[in-house]
Amino acid sequence: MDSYQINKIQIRQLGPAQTPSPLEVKKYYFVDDGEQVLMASTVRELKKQNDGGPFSFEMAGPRRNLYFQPAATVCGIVSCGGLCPGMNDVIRSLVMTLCHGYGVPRIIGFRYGFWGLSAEGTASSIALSPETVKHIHEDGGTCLGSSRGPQDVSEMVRTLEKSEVKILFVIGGDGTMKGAAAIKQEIERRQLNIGIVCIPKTIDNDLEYVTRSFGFTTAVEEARKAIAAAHVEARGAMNGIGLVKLMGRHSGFIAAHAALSSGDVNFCLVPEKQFILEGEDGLLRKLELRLLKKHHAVIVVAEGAGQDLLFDGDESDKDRSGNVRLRDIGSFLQEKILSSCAEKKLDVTLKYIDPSYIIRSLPANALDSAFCMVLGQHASHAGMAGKTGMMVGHWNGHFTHVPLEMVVGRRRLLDDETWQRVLEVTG
Ligand SMILES: Nc1ncnc2c1ncn2[C@@H]1O[C@H](COP(=O)(O)OP(=O)(O)O)[C@@H](O)[C@H]1O
Ligand SMILES: O=P(O)(O)OC[C@H]1O[C@](O)(COP(=O)(O)O)[C@@H](O)[C@@H]1O
Ligand SMILES: [Mg+2]
Repeated sequence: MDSYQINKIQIRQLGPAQTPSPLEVKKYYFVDDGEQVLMASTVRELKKQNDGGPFSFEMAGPRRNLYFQPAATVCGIVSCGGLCPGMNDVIRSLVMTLCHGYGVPRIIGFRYGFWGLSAEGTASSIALSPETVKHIHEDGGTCLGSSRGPQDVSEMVRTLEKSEVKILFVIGGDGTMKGAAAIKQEIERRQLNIGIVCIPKTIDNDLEYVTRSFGFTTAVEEARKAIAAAHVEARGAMNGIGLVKLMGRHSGFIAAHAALSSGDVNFCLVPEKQFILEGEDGLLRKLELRLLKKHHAVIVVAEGAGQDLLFDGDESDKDRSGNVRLRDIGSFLQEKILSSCAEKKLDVTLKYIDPSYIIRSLPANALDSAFCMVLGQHASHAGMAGKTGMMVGHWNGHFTHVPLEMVVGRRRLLDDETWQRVLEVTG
């Protein structure tokens, strides 16, 4: 393979891995650091990587030799940001793999996101064991709790040091990855031997190098139910309109995939694709034409869509993590549609459904649960091997190790191919 000059994306290692893994060889297949997963999956992508490429990721999996001695390793787990189906599955998988597989004696669960690592929050941390986590995957959310908002990075590292944590597993989205990268930098600055291993959590599916993030299929499944309800309501009235708002701050994956899986959506609005309201090509006119022809319509809107129509340029309204608070596109559309139809003397019935938090707080479905289980296993293997400053990714059908630098500050957006399919299915 080396003759093809594959550029391996390097993952940082705390030190040489010299402790033989206690995992049973019969049960596990071991993966060498040299095993690589290609970044490109098509010839077109391969060609795009011409300058210096092709690139490849380190493949995830149990290593024959470990950096940490399991019996002397304390691990920590923290979950941050918005909730997502499957967080408990990931926590459970980490605990089961670390305890049963490696024999790690102590796992600390830090409560309510990065706050749990602050001087104030650390007192509330809990001990995690197979016994305490065995049923958590039956519930939505995270048994550790989560939070938004900044914490002092050096204080968080001091907590890790004081609690003798050797590997911190961080479950979170784009904001969390920035936080984890900052913690890793501080660890390096202080020349400590603490590993930081992240597991990507995002209901929006907007993290790079994760084909499909956990909880996403659960969210789409539930979103489809909301769309089905909107469709029934729309068909149940003359000129009925079903309007469904779904999560998706910057990326419209949930809206697009829910529309694709439903087949009943006539208008799908996502943050990546600008749309206009007024004029012959505007949404209002297109909706009117649809109602005149079919007498019902279903609209799905991602929360981040059409912000340019609402936004007054004031970016000061932010949540505690610094994410700009979006304006409510659902209510805005409802109002605009009703007033435009009234003006045109078109008698309509509009039902607005916003299932956002219902979708996010569910337990994971079977597919997501299984996915979470593997993410937790691979994160445990990477951590014990001494990998740090990385996230477990999923790319080209394989689980991978991705350096945090490749994820931080980037965002995965809806691809043209998916969008094309949405246009086809919505007509
Ligand atoms: N540059 C950063 N340095 C330190 N912490 C950060 C940074 N960016 C985000 N965080 C923290 O990461 C946590 C999660 O971020 P947030 O944006 O709320 O959720 P998500 O990880 O789901 O995107 C928050 O506590 C936030 O303050
Ligand atoms: O109301 P909250 O909890 O702040 O979260 C709302 C946001 O959280 C999300 O569900 C997920 O965002 P994060 O990945 O940043 O946690 C977004 O879709 C939504 O905009
Ligand atoms: Mg985020």
